[in-house]
Amino acid sequence: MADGTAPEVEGAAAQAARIEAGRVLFAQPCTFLRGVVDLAGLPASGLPEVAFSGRSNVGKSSLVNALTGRNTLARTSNTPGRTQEINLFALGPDGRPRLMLADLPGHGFARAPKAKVDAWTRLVNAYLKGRPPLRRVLLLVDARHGLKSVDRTVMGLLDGAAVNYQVVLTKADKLGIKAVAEQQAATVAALREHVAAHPQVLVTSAQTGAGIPELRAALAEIAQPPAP
Ligand SMILES: Nc1nc2c(ncn2[C@@H]2O[C@H](COP(=O)(O)OP(=O)(O)OP(=O)(O)O)[C@@H](O)[C@H]2O)c(=O)[nH]1
Ligand SMILES: [Mg+2]
Repeated sequence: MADGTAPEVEGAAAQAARIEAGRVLFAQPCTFLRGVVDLAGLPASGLPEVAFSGRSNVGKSSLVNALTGRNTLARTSNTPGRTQEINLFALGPDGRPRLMLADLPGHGFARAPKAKVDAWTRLVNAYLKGRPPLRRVLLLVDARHGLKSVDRTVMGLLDGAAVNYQVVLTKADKLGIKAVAEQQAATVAALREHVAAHPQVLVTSAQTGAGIPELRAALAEIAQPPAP
C-alpha cells in the first residue's frame, strides 16, 4: 500500500473500528416502546428498524437482551410461544434514538391456542412483507437444528418481498466448535440461491456472549449515524 500499511493490518483496523461502533451503539439506552397486535399499531418513527424473527423458542428475545446487555428487557421463557406481540425497542441516546429493534412472535409450533398462533403468524408475515422502515430481518436459526421448512417459507416470503435478511445461528454454546462450523458452512451454502439473503451467517450464544460484538457491529451499519 502507498503508506506502507500491510492490507491485513488495514483489514484488522477496519474490523476493530466496526466492533467499536457496535459497542458504542449498544452501550446506549434501550427502551421498550410498545407491543403491537396489528400493523396499525406500529409507530411511524422514521428510524431504521431491524427485526428478530425465527421459530418459537429459537432465542429471539434472549438475543435482544444479550445485545443490549439487559437480562430482562425482553421476556424469555422455555415455553415456545412466549412473545405474542411485536415488541418494539428504541436504541440510542435519550430523545435521539438511532435504531428500532422489533422482537417478533415465533413461527411454527408454539404452546398457545391455535387461533392465537394463527393471528400472530398473519401479523408477523404482514409485518415482514410490508414494513417500510425495515432494513434487515435477522432470521434466527438454532445452531443444533439448522434451517427447517418453516424457515424456508419465511425466506421465500422475504425473497419475494425483496426484504434484506441475515441468518444468525443461536445457542452455539450447545454444540462443539466443529459442529458449529459445519452448520455455518451448510447454511451459507443453502443461502446462495436466495436473492435477498446476506451472504454472511453469524454464530451467536446469548449465554456466553459469543458473536455478540460482531452482531452489534453489523447492526451499527444499519443504524442512523451518531449525531456529530
Ligand atoms: N443455552 C442457551 N440457551 C438459550 C440461548 N438463547 C436462548 N436460550 C434459551 O432458549 C429458551 C427460549 O429463549 P427465548 O429468547 O424466549 O426464545 P424466543 O425465540 O424469543 O421464543 P418465543 O418468544 O417463544 O418465540 C429460553 O429458555 C432461553 O434461556 C443461548 O444462546 N444458549
Ligand atoms: Mg420471544
